[in-house]
Amino acid sequence: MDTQYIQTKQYEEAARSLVDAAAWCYAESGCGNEQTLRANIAAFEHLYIRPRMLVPMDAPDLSTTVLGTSISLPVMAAPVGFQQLWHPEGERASVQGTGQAQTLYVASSSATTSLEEIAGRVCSPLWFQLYLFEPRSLSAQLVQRAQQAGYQAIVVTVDTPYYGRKERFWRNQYSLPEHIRKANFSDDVDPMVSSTFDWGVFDWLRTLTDLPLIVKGILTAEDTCKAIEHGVAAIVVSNHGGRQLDAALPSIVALPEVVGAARGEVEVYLDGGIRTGTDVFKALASGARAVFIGRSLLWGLAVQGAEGVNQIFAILREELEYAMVLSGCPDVNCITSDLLKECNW
Ligand SMILES: Cc1cc2nc3c(=O)[nH]c(=O)nc-3n(C[C@H](O)[C@H](O)[C@H](O)COP(=O)(O)O)c2cc1C
Ligand SMILES: CCCCC(=O)C(=O)O
Repeated sequence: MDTQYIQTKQYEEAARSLVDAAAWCYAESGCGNEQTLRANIAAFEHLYIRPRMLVPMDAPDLSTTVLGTSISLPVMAAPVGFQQLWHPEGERASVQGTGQAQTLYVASSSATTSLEEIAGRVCSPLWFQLYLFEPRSLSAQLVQRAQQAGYQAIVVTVDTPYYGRKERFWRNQYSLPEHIRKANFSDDVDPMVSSTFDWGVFDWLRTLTDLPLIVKGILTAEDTCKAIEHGVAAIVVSNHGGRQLDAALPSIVALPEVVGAARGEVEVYLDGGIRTGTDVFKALASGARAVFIGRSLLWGLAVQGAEGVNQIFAILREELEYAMVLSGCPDVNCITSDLLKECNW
């Protein structure tokens, strides 16, 4: 398809008609009554930009670094499982499109392509997302394989002691097709997430790898302090796209508290509800160093494979560039909290 869309939501509309109903419902669903799913997006609507005029610049500089790695814009690919549901090329296409956009890809533990194959395709920096499985040896093996394959950090998802109740998906009595399988595991292994871990898991992981450990799924100042005590390199403020605890805080609402508690000691990123370049702007103004996209990446993948993923990043890049020029920000470091105002109406 050569159609070029100019907003991510146009990709959403196009993807809806292309993707199998079960896969669509699985991706779009939140958990429970989907309060958090809706609020992740709605909360951005309460934030407005206080733009500054007559700040001279050429084209603004959108590039930044995450843990020292350069990315061409402050938007990265979130870990998303089962990507062959949206495109036959699955993760192979999404990592390629992310590389074309010159940004970073996080490979999911639950990918339909093995972590080694993803790494073999890569033209972008790569992090590996780890679920905390029982038996622990399953997680340990993944960490060692990821290090061996050249991944640059481990993103530990801590908001999933159980998989969330995706009730919309369940109510529709959908199930995922048989051929969709977790390629990091052999067919006779069905890895289960575990609710028995405590913060000591980071000390254990540290004995397995020298790679930076990033914690994904933090929403409070208290857990920010715990994470820093246990030596994490960075924090992802996330409620898993509204798919774990329903009624959990919207990510953009939780972000300032985490940034405050982190006191500049570790980098803080955000995911959840990013659909436009102004959403990225608002997250950066609230203290995030960069953001991740989950569902919007899948829409690009479903519509145009690797090129669609590249296009999603291109749309966000252009929208962010406009927001920066129109608010007087020559580079991403200029996007500060004084440029934001909350209006609760
Ligand atoms: C279909 C789907 C699968 C996901 N799989 C994973 C996963 O394997 N590991 C993980 O840590 N997060 C997973 N997530 C959560 C994303 O990493 C991210 O937190 C979320 O999608 C961000 O919200 P957004 O979709 O509004 O951008 C998944 C999300 C979706 C929609
Ligand atoms: C069993 C894989 C779970 C993927 C996931 O994290 C999600 O669906 O939100």
